[in-house]
Amino acid sequence: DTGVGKSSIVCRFVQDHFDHNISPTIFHSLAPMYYRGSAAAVIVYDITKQDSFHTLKKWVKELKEHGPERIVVAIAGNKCDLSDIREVPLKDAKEYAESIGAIVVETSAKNAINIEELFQGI
Ligand SMILES: Nc1nc2c(ncn2[C@@H]2O[C@H](COP(=O)(O)OP(=O)(O)OP(=O)(O)O)[C@@H](O)[C@H]2O)c(=O)[nH]1
Repeated sequence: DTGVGKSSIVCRFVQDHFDHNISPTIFHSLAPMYYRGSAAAVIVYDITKQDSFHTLKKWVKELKEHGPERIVVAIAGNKCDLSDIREVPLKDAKEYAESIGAIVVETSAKNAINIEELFQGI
């Protein structure tokens, strides 16, 4: 979903840096260009937004239908530094991930939590 922290996770992983005012990326229509031929996909939701977890499930469906066969899927529940305003229980994410054979981890691009583990997991 928009604003869940995709760019921030990449920025944290590649540059070990966090930007509070990062600009939005226009993305959905270009997604097939990125996942075609990919060995792995990281799908990100925001643990403080139930809607973003719902959107994540749509992305998984799209990947299963149109993505490469046997693509490795990793689910990142980002913004875990905001767990006091959490809307998505980790248990829900774990159950869903298990049902689709995906890796799941809660991350914080802001506080550099589990970013390394996310990519190592893949
Ligand atoms: N508290 C907190 N804020 C975060 C975290 N990651 C990203 N943000 C903030 O969330 C907002 C959106 O981050 P982006 O990295 O642009 O999210 P995106 O998913 O790439 O967004 P789009 O490009 O719009 O799809 C920014 O204000 C970030 O600073 C995090 O781990 N914790």
